[in-house]
Amino acid sequence: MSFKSAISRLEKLPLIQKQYNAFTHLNPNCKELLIKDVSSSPKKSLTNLLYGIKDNIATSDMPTSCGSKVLHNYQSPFDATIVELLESAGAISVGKTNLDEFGMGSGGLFSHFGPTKNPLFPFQDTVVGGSSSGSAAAVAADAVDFSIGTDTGGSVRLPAAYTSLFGFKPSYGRISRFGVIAYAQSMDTVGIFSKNVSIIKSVFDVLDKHDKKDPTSLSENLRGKLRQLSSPQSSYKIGIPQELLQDNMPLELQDGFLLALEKLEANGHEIYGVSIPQMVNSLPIYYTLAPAEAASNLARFDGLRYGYRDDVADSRDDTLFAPTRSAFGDEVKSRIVLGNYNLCSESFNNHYIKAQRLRVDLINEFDNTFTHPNILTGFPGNQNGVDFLISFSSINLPPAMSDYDSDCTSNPTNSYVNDVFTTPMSLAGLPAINVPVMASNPIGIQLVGQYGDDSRLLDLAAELL
Ligand SMILES: NC(=O)C[C@H](N)C(=O)O
Repeated sequence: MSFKSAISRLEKLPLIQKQYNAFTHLNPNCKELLIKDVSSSPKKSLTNLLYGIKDNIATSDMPTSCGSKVLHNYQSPFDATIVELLESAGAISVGKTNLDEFGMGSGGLFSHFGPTKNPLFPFQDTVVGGSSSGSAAAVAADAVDFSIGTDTGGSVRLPAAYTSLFGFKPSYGRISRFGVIAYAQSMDTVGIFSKNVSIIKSVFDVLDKHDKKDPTSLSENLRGKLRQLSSPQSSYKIGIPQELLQDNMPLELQDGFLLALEKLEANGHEIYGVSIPQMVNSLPIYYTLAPAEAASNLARFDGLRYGYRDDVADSRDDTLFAPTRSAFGDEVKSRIVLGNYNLCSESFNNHYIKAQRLRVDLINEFDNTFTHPNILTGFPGNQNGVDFLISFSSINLPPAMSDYDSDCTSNPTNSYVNDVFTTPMSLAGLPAINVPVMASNPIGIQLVGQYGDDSRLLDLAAELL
């Protein structure tokens, strides 16, 4: 990307914002920053690259709202570690990207700043996918070269599938989350969107660092062990989990899946059927654990230290939420109620503990499916296993906003079903990427790597272009 085209893109930003509502805040200083950066020497690895960053990541130069009325004017006093890393590599942030409130949603419709629209369908109001809705839209509309999102249960991969982008969720622990506002921190992962997988690789190179400010960041020692495991090969064994093969998939998605398999075989890889039985329970496990973690995390937005403060006397009749907390949107409120229910003593064993046990079973089954040892669980690896997995990324093509809206209003859990292909990898902390297999058509295929095998996963994804 040249300096000149970066400048001309900046000029188009207000129009793009008006069309798609991809941003919650635009950076008023990005032109000056670009000029300053281009004149600095030596050139840095991300010089001239423009990016957007999801508005649940702390920035000291712009507000951090989490797409919520509760934090709509919150100004962080510090930058997230990843913001510092991107800045020191020369990338220029054009703004904070829109999202489903606190990352809760799959459509990009649940934001205090209004819904984000899908740039692939400029003349119809079409769902862009969530929760990193604005991050996907900003790249799809060519406003930026890459964007940063977060993926807890599919929030990078699903919007990437709906907008025909690469959307990469690295292994849990590789990218620092210091300054990322927690939703469900046993799964929250920073992810990267781009049209170009080599840009994702360069950005990942910059962000893939140990951070002593994040207790879940992988140590240098473990990173070293991972490097030893991941030597590139010309031929891989790739498994199709039978539990993720669904009947009645749209024909376009079936065609895309077959095309991906053909390309992989033509490149010398071998395709196998595999079985990971606990995958069928991933959605209920995820939607038991994620709300429970969210209910604890969101307790801090009490209007005292953080959060919206309603100084008007309590005139509302809201028996579940105090005035300050009634500013949360409906989806967030329902997850807080659900999460607290799962954590209360009467249901703790039946729900929360049971889901944790099933999660361990799922991780063990993944371990047993893969060839590599898992440095986190200590599993030695299975010689007869596979190196990667492949599945669909989404159950459908991006729906019209009106259909999605009425579907979710009639039954809010309908939107949860959209995460059926993405939550298993989130529960196991595995690296996964949406690959757009048909240029400019929203047909996405998910490739999944073994724990820590991020670099080889990105190389394999590049083969599917
Ligand atoms: N945050 C995510 O990864 C999205 C997921 N649909 C959720 O609402 O939890």
